[in-house]
Amino acid sequence: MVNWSNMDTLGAYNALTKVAKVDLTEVMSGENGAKRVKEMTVPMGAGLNYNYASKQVNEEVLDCLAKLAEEAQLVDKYEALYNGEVVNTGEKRLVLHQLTRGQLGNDVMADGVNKREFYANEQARIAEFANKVHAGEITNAAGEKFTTVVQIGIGGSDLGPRAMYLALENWAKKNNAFKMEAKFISNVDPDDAAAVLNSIDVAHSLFVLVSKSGTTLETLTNESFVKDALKKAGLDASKHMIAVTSQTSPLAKSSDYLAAFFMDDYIGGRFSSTSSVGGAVLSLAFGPEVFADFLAGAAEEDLLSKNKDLLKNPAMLDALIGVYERNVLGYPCTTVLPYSQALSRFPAHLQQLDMESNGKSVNRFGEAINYKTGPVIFGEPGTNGQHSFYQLLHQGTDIVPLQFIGFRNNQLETDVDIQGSTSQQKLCANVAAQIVAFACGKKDDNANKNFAGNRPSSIIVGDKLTPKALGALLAHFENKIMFQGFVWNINSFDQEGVQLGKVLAKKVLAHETEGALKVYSDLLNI
Ligand SMILES: O=P(O)(O)OC[C@H]1O[C@H](O)[C@H](O)[C@@H](O)[C@@H]1O
Repeated sequence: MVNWSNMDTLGAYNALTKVAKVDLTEVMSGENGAKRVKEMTVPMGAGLNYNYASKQVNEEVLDCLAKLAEEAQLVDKYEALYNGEVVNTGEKRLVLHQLTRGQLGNDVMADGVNKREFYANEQARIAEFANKVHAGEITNAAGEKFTTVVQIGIGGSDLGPRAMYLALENWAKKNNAFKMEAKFISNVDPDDAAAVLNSIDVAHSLFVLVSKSGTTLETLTNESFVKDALKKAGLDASKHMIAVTSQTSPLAKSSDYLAAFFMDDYIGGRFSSTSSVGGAVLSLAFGPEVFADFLAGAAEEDLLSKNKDLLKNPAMLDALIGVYERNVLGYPCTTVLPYSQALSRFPAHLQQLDMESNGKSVNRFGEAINYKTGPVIFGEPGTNGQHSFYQLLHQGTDIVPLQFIGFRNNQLETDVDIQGSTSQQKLCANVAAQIVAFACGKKDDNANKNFAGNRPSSIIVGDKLTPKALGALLAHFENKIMFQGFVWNINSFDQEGVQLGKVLAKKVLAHETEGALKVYSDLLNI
């Protein structure tokens, strides 16, 4: 049995608050700095590495973090989770997203079925469907092949799958795995759906309606928007649409769809990229084999997360360093900086994954807690971000820990040598330069040009962004966020904080408003 206690009751946490702080300007300079970069690295799944040399940690800090991992029973809690304990206490649900990509522990039986088999079976059904679409066995009414897939969904039913699609689009084109172009409609802003519809050939488009609950206002509105467009084009909407939903949702039994694929309430929206939610669009776009590789990468990372040795468990190490930065060093944010254009929407996905999971003020039993929880997460690909918000990161009054991601090779393998270096080398040179600039700073007599340094970062490095590497990268962050939730003793798997705004929006649309809400409604001409 695991023991769920608040972080501030743990002896190891209190010891951590007393350890002398590490000054990166000292430890990262000279030979010592070189030694740290060589040694402070942990293998992740799919050939990636997590390098934490430029974090404000030393043996003493790491020793305290290892004790904290043990006292907070982080790996035991992970085990309880994948073996089917009701870890989502708020909604009284199991948390099974890791089962969508492997078997980590015991068989989990719920709703009368073996859950691992249920997810695998849905994946197999999707693979069969995608193969038939690609082979021209499932076509439009005129017997012509579908060329485009359009996902309609929002939040977890959009951000992860969209970020993953963009991450692999160029890789697939280079590796003969590009089957269909994918587009995404999420916002209830009518210009979103209209712009996507204007950019495609609807007669050859297959729409994937994704909503776990089947009740999300934006998604159902956009479904109607698309159906209207199909009707206007003289097409039968039910021959152009599939659904991905839970078996208990209102969409599940509808005959409005060519096919329906399922996940369930044990897969949180933001953790659903490896379920049917990501599976349908990614299998249609790149083929089921590519999606299977992506799952294999995630499964490798999930296995590493079982390791009780902190220095062999990259997600747990990353999580605990993050807790140290948030609660002991007092840093309010974390920025994610992929030096890879393919990961342009990855920070947006992590915003939901992290902030919707760990933006909580009560513990898993609903009691107020006295310490900070999830940081604000934001990010942009490098080097673009360097020309945007890095000024504040280098010289602003807040210290923002940085999560770099970099690859030695680009996906398309097209490059050009200009003034003695390729574009890829220039990209990578900038990551290396930024890490050292942030850590070591630079003294200058002109205060305006002085860089204080001591700004922590870590880097995840890989050879190339492949489907497997992407799966490992995604699972790393999912597991990091899970471990942080365990340390903070919060429920990372519900999201009650998004409800109030939805309720008030309904009142506005029903014209049941008063006070400030009424005046704002008038201001916006509703
Ligand atoms: O998949 P759906 O049920 O349509 O939910 C879509 C999204 O909406 C909700 O408001 C939640 O904040 C998200 O966690 C969820 O992913």
